[in-house]
Amino acid sequence: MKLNGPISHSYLDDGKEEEETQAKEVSSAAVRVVVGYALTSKKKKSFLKPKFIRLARNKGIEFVPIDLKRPLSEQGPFDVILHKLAGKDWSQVIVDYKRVHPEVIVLDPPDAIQHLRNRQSMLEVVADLELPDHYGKVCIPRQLVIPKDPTSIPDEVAKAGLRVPLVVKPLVVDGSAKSHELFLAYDHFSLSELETPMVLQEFVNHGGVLFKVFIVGESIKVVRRFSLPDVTNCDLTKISGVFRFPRVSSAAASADNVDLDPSIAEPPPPPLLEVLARELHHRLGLRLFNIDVIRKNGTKDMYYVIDINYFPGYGKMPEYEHIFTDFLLNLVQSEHKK
Ligand SMILES: Nc1ncnc2c1ncn2[C@@H]1O[C@H](COP(=O)(O)OP(=O)(O)OP(=O)(O)O)[C@@H](O)[C@H]1O
Ligand SMILES: O=P(O)(O)O[C@H]1[C@H](O)[C@@H](O)[C@H](OP(=O)(O)O)[C@@H](OP(=O)(O)O)[C@H]1O
Ligand SMILES: [Mg+2]
Ligand SMILES: [Mg+2]
Repeated sequence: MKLNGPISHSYLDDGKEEEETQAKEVSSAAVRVVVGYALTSKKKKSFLKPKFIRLARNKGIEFVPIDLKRPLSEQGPFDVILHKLAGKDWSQVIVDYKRVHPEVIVLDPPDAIQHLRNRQSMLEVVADLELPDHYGKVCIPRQLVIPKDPTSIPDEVAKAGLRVPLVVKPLVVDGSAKSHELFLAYDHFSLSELETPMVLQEFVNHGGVLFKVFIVGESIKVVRRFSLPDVTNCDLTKISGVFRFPRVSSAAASADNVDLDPSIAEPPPPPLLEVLARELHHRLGLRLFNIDVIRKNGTKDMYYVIDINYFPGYGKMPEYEHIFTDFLLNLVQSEHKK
């Protein structure tokens, strides 16, 4: 796996690349790859942008919506099925289709995606990795799952020795807005008001900057985003309670072109990201995901993985149009060779 260029400069479309894409357009190539997709309307809007569709068509890739009201067996044939829908029924539809059409490439297998639907199991995979530490150490924040009874939280937190502040995250990630409703807790006591099942995760100071590492098959791209600011000891003496916080790192503002302290802004070394991405790709059996990585403030090379997302917001990844279309072409070509 290879990191695709240095940290990206900006994912904000300045229109220049659009002109280039149009200038290169000669005529649509014959369709070589049919991609059937099952995506939420939000995902469709953010990912299947007109510029992307146009470039894909020029390369011989056609995107066809899957009609969820009709049997999948009556649709297609598809070379690739691209999907991000939750639910057992949908997973079964894919499994059944794959049984009849073993040649279809499913991005990605429902069983593999399942791992990322639970914030505990998603990070356990990282904790189990035994990566060489020449380029830095990769760990996960200490965390505790509260499956049901929130009244037991103060005791359990004390028993587990977790230190405040704590990030409170819903255990299950199902694509709903609710599963991204996060809180920062400055003490244990108000936690009992929150909804279970939840994960309590130690907050790691990281200078307010996060690295989003996007994986598309063999390609890796890293972007810098703003994150939550550090919490000082002084804050801890003054503040108490639980506060909901917005989706800071998925906001539109990129931290790529901003002047920041280099010890905070410097992305993790490419070899570290390459080995991390490769290992997670193998262990998870996924080709489309991203990894949220932070560097513990005050250290040179202590990295924490705090989140992994299936089929993330590629629409915000620079050059995703080219990277994704090349990925699809290579994928189908290597499948044909097999
Ligand atoms: N343990 C942690 N230490 C420090 N900051 C954290 C931690 N966990 C989460 N954060 C901050 O909260 C943000 C949201 O957390 P997380 O990425 O787990 O949520 P999410 O809802 O899954 O987000 P995404 O939109 O990336 O799927 C992170 O991007 C980061 O800014
Ligand atoms: O681009 P990052 O910062 O990784 O955040 C993504 C989330 O991780 C994904 O869960 C979102 O996709 P879904 O709304 O399909 O779950 C995804 O939504 P999008 O594809 O509509 O942008 C993003 O919000
Ligand atoms: Mg995240
Ligand atoms: Mg996430």
